[in-house]
Amino acid sequence: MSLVKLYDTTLRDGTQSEDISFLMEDKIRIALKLDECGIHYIEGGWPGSNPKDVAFFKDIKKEKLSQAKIAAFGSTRRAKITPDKDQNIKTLVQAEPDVITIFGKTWDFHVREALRISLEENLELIQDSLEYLKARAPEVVYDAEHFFDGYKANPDYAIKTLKAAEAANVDCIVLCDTNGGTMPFEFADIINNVQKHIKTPLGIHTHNDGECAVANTIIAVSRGIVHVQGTINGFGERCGNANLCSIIPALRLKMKKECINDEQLKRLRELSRTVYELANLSPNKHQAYVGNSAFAHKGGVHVSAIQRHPETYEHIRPELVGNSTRVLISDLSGRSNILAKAEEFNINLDSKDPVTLEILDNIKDMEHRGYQFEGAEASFEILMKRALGSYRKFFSVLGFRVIDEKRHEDERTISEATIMVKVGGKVEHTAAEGNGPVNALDNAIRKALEKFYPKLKEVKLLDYKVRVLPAGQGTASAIRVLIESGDKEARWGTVGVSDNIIDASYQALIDSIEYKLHREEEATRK
Ligand SMILES: CC(=O)SCCNC(=O)CCNC(=O)[C@H](O)C(C)(C)COP(=O)(O)OP(=O)(O)OC[C@H]1O[C@@H](n2cnc3c(N)ncnc32)[C@H](O)[C@@H]1OP(=O)(O)O
Ligand SMILES: CC(=O)C(=O)O
Repeated sequence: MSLVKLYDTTLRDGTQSEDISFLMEDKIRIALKLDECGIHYIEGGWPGSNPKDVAFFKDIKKEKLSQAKIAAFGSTRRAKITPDKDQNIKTLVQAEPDVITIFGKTWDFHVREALRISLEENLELIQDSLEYLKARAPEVVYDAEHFFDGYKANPDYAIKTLKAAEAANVDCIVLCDTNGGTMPFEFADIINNVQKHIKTPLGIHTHNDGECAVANTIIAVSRGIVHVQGTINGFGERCGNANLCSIIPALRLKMKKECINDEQLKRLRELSRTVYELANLSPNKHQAYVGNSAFAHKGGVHVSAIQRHPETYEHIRPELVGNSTRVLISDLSGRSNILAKAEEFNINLDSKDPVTLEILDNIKDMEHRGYQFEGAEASFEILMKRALGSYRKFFSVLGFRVIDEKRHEDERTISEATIMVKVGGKVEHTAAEGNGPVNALDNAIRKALEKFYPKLKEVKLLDYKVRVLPAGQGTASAIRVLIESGDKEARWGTVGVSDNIIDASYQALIDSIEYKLHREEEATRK
């Protein structure tokens, strides 16, 4: 197996993405996680840019990394000065990283328009900046910015810029598709031509503006590139960088390249989610390999086949990247989906049992009326238990009332709910206020039931989504409410549908409470 070195730039190019900014502490946590996962190089930032990045290079030295090298990023020197007088270059050296990476201009158009210097002067500043750094840093990487666009516009000049870097004896020359518009069919020929002129190890850095960053990186590796730059979850300037969460499994599992080991690969999903969490972003469900939906099967035909052999609809075993197979319930389900879910919920159900078809028909009918069980598996489990007669009724709601009152135009609206529940032979009548009618109802239900079932105190309402469904023929619009609840151990989703938002919310709230009580009862039985 030949080795491909992974160079992560989440902490530098990743932070050039709109909406992403990490605290210094987050940057350290991400660096440690990348190191644990076997990433060879971690580009921590641009010390010449801001004090946070200067602090990162200071603080990361206090941490014990198992194997990763820390790289600091910057640019070639400014025109008309020598490297020792260039502030950016000086801060790079002062940061004392394991590796210094600088970018320089390859595209004649950029040299003329962005730097506004002569083509010859650009070659000088590439070479003398790199020579200066090479004498002062253990390892130096050169990022040839806009290499592919530059090569297409003026191949001779583009190669001359690489030769200037090679003359400085750099450790790696990275071909960058900075504007992210190069197509996969252009990649192989360009790389083959570069290899005729350049003997220094080559790397690749691609952007995703044409949605081809991962594909282009894979092609580059197939042409012999040995250093791959990218970011976790593809974060990066504009449409992002090449996504290491897709590239790494492709290198390991499909191209049989050495990069990270099997145990580290199993932590890829965890790495992806940690980075989302610290970026304060919701994970992309549909992300290849590591997303929640990456191995989620919805169509009945698919579920039937994966139960016979997972490879029928899965391109890799999800466990290899720390993910898992999921089966979804919807109106596209067949009996196989119902049976798979029954197994997941530890419910005995036979495919020949008429109740299986009954549940399936019920689901299809309810989805037609606006229910959605994909995000409401707890409601589905309750529905299944009801159909099988294993459902225990812990309480009955004898009635409730919700009042919204505004006593004065300058005062906020007050919401109050009263509820009457019956548990065993006892009737409880309770009132509660809330931020709005649904919250008041939720508070009143729990207040009434917590006396009988103290464990309900653990339940928190985590998410509440309302969707207005289009009106049917001659009917008012229906409202679908999806609720996500959770306790210390789990999160679960429930659904309610009605033409009345309070009633739809009530159904979802009751399912959530019943689900918790069933779970607690099962836990005590074990
Ligand atoms: C392809 C990439 O992703 S490269 C990385 C891009 N990332 C960033 O820009 C984030 C960090 N950047 C910063 O904090 C700031 O831009 C700084 C500190 C680097 C520079 O700030 P300023 O000195 O105020 O310059 P400003 O950002 O307005 O313009 C960029 C300057 O860099 C120069 N420059 C751009 N590329 C290079 C290069 N390869 N070599 C030398 N100088 C360069 C530009 O000519 C311009 O200088 P000028 O205004 O003197 O002509
Ligand atoms: C160096 C870099 O980030 C780029 O060319 O996109």
